[in-house]
Amino acid sequence: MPPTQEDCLESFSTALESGSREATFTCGGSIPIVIEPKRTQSGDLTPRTDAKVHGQKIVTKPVTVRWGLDGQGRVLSLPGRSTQDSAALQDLVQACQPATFGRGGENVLDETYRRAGAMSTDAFSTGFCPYETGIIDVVTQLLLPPVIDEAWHNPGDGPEAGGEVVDEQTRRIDEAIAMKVDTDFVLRQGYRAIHTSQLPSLLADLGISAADEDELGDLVEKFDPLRTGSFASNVACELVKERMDAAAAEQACGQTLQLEVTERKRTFRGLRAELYKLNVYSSPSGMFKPHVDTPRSESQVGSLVVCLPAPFAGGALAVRHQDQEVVHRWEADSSERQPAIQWAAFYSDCEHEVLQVTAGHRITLTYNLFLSPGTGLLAGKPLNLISSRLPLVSRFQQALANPAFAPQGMYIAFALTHSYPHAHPSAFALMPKMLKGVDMALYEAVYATGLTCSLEEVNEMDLLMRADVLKDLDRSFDTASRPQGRETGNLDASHEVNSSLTKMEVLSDREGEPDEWEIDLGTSSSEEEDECYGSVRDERYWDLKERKQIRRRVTWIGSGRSKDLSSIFLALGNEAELKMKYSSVALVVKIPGWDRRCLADRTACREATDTEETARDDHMP
Ligand SMILES: O=C(O)CCC(=O)C(=O)O
Ligand SMILES: [Fe+2]
Repeated sequence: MPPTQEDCLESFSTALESGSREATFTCGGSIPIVIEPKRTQSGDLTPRTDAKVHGQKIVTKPVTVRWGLDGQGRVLSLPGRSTQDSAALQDLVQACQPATFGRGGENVLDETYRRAGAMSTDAFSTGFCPYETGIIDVVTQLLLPPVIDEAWHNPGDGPEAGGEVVDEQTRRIDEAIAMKVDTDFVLRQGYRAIHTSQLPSLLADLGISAADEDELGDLVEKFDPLRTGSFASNVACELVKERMDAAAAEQACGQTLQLEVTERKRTFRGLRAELYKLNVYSSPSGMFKPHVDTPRSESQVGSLVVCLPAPFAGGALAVRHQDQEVVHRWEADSSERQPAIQWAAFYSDCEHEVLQVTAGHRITLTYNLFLSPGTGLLAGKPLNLISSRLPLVSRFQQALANPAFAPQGMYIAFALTHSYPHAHPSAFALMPKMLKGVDMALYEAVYATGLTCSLEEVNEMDLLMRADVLKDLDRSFDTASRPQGRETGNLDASHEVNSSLTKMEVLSDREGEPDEWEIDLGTSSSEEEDECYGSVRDERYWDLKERKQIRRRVTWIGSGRSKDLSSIFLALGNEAELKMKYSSVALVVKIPGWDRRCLADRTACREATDTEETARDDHMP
């Protein structure tokens, strides 16, 4: 029996939940400090960061912070090595102002919520640079991976396509890898891996034509982004498969590298880091209770915190998204042999908290991270996303080919898991480029399936959205005569996705509204309405009525997932900012009726009807 409509919807929801668990919402790292960096004869530091670019083993020099008025300039070098350094650190702490935060649209000082010192960028400068140390490259790749668009119905993709052949292939590759695995390495590292130098002979063992040097270099870079020189066996297997595909393509058309084709379809997104504050959280009570960072502009994606090498204890940074938590622990004492700069980045709509500092001073630089046009130079190969391989795409395709799924058509609203900054009064111009983590994966899947969709601001409390959303979706569906595959695509905001976030409603939406907000307009008869409203039945009334009707016509998936955070969004930020707010957003998708789907894809229709016939035959007595 083909799956029912409920089964299909359930499968979308399951795929999203697991995608959400896997999606990165925070990342972090550590950069060792070389206390005595190399100098030229004239005394300059060179190379400044001693970056071994190919090994990606970036180390850095001690960090300087300069502050003070004209004629009273001070400088602190960290890690501190002398009593003067300790005195300078105390002076820096003294020079900070008590840190405020945003509550209900105002900057407040409340040391029961945030106890820290702060210094603004106009009062200090630092020799630390997150670009120089490679942090921005890593954060970009992890939080804004490049995205690839591929044609719809890519043969060979999806669970149905040659599943057994693929499994057999994987088994064969795994066996060949197992023969190469170095047992000593397994014992040391605790997982099976092979070394880069073994790749050519591994390919030869499998009878796959050798890659030329450039291609092999590309593959190594793509599958070993941190240039560790070794590949866990599952990663090696993916690498081999990629070369296998390229070899097959070369053979089929007598041309070179399929990789080059893929290269052209990759869409890069970039990040720009803007230094925001220097903060000091000091023992015994420095802390910052749970909050989300106030978006500074529509293009703010995340926040970066860099922890300078001063000794302290406690002060872990806990970052949360939905029901997951990652804790960045940076406590360090001055006796550590290799001091380091530790850092963490996270999407700024994720709730986070600085736990109590129990000893010393925790000194941090905070940066706001904004979306910027990608350069294409950040090789960007490790985490690229091939839309047609997203689990959701095959679920959508299966559902669309199933006559029992939405026979008359339907609208599905997926509640996005992240929130997005949104300025009044401009539209949400940066959608869909701003989408984060699993939300981007969902959007990509809808896009790759060729469905018409719209990104809409929704009121999380009552799931109301713009009154014209369905009309607009129908209109763009008709003009685009979809669903159909698309040969190429990019994430340009100008493509068919509507993004209609226009009006800002920051206040809890019902405050001060007339009574009709409370009445379920959908159940009242028109006489009752006349009686109740008479002359107050104005434009707003009709708009509300329409919005409620739309709510009933849309099937929700995943609504309320971030509800627990909404109070924090409205109440607490790291700064009051009246022009910006986070919005809850839904991706509303139009599922065309079965007839339209048949028109768009006769083959799928025929196949599915055949299956249905067979199923019916099976049930005949
Ligand atoms: O210092 C940290 O780890 C985070 C600080 C923070 O959340 C903020 O300044 O908004
Ligand atoms: Fe924060």
